[in-house]
Amino acid sequence: MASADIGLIGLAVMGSNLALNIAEKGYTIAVHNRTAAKIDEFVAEAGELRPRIIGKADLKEFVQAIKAPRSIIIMVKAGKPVDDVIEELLPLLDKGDAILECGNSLYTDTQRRFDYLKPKGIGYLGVGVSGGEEGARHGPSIMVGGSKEQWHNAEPVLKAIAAKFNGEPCCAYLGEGGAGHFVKTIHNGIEYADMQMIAEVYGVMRDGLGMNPKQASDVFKEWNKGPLNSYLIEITGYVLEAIDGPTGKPLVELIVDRAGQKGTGRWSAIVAQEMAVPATAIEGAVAARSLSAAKDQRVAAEAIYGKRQAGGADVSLAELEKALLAGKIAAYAQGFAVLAKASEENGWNLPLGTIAKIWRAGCIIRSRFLDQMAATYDKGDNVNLLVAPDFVTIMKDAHPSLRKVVAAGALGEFPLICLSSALSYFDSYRQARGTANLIQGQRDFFGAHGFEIEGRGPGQHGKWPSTLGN
Ligand SMILES: NC(=O)C1=CN([C@@H]2O[C@H](COP(=O)(O)OP(=O)(O)OC[C@H]3O[C@@H](n4cnc5c(N)ncnc54)[C@H](OP(=O)(O)O)[C@@H]3O)[C@@H](O)[C@H]2O)C=CC1
Ligand SMILES: O=C(CO)[C@H](O)[C@H](O)COP(=O)(O)O
Repeated sequence: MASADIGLIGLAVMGSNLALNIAEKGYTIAVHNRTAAKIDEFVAEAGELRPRIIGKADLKEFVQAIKAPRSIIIMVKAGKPVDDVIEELLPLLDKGDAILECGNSLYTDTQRRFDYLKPKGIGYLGVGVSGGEEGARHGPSIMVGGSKEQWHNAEPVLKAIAAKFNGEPCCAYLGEGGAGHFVKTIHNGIEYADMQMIAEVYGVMRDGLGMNPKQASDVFKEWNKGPLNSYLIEITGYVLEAIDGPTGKPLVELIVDRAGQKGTGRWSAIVAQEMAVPATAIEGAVAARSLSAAKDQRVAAEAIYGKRQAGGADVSLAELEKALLAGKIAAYAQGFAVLAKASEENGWNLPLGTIAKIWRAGCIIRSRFLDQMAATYDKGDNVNLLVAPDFVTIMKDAHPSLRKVVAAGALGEFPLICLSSALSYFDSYRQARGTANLIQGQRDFFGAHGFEIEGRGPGQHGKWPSTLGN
């Protein structure tokens, strides 16, 4: 007898918390996991939500427990496991049922799965979920793409479990096929840039201003009351003040400086490059994580070039705050520019204002200025944020500080890969006449690629010397 409103496969961190969130909102949910022992454990620990959770170790019984047309969430490791689960489910589903794949999948995989299932009459929704464990349990940001018809079946549940901003659910249908997972990928690309810039500012505090973690924590906590107010600034304050139990030392000083990465940041940088959209802050953040992982090489190189002297950064905390604000705005501008271009190329018609709105709560990049970004796009200003009036005002005030911090980094030997690339992006973007005229001359010299001259049009060539002096 089918009694569950929805099903969920994959009871790891995200799946188990989403299942509890769904049950808490009054829906009955059937759950399944490859390793069956986890199902019993999960149901046993569900407390008062237990009556609304149906654990099924047998996949056929799991499917039969869900009311038709079925909505089944898959929350397993991204990649092949998703394809494996789809293949196992397929013979058990009926036309009109829908799979909601909620992991961090590559959007082209989502598109491929959507195209594969459509002729079989099975709906496929690629759903980006952000907010980590806490978000999944109490309200994530939910970015939906794929089969519109089946979205309407799942909409009440997804909107019920999503985070709310001023009462509005942070959940929206964004477009066909892989649109939802694409938006989640770019969300993560922005997340990488945001985190890297915060880490760079922490580096200036630690190595250039001689601040200890507690002092840095106090500054981030203070900044969280102003224009930088955001989840990432808030958690940075907590991470910096944490103390390691066994040693009594600041935990952050004991954590090895190698950052992990699971792929979404890299995918953002790759797709930006593929579409010829400059996303230097995101690219810089990915490169910084890769450099962080090359610990042995860094140790060897420091032995060759010498350790930089501590202190000596000629910047104030107020300048650091503004520099971070300017850098972040440039990074978000890049992320939204990638979304705008992808929307055009894939015919998704991505609603940028709605995307900014559903990122205002629940997700990792939630921040005060996303509300302003939402208002900008809602006005129909589909422009680069750097030229949107609200952000012009902020950038005019903040870019001199970014400049000063980047200069201090260059002179003081603090690596600011992300902040400096954000500044160069800003400077390149606002420069009416750049230097690519020389590149065009060089290209024509060695490859007869031609160049354009105002008033004479494209296809011009220079009379270059045929032999060189050396
Ligand atoms: N952790 C986070 O903060 C966030 C994660 N995500 C994404 O959500 C998804 C789930 O993440 P998370 O909860 O961390 O779990 P993991 O990515 O660690 O995946 C573990 C789950 O996948 C299942 N699984 C792995 N391989 C297979 C397979 N071949 N067939 C069936 N099931 C399989 C595991 O089953 P078993 O128990 O049998 O091993 C387990 O339920 C991922 O795509 C992740 O990138 C998204 C946002 C935030
Ligand atoms: O999607 C997420 C947050 O939004 C996940 O936490 C993801 O794992 C973050 O990426 P990475 O592990 O590469 O830092």
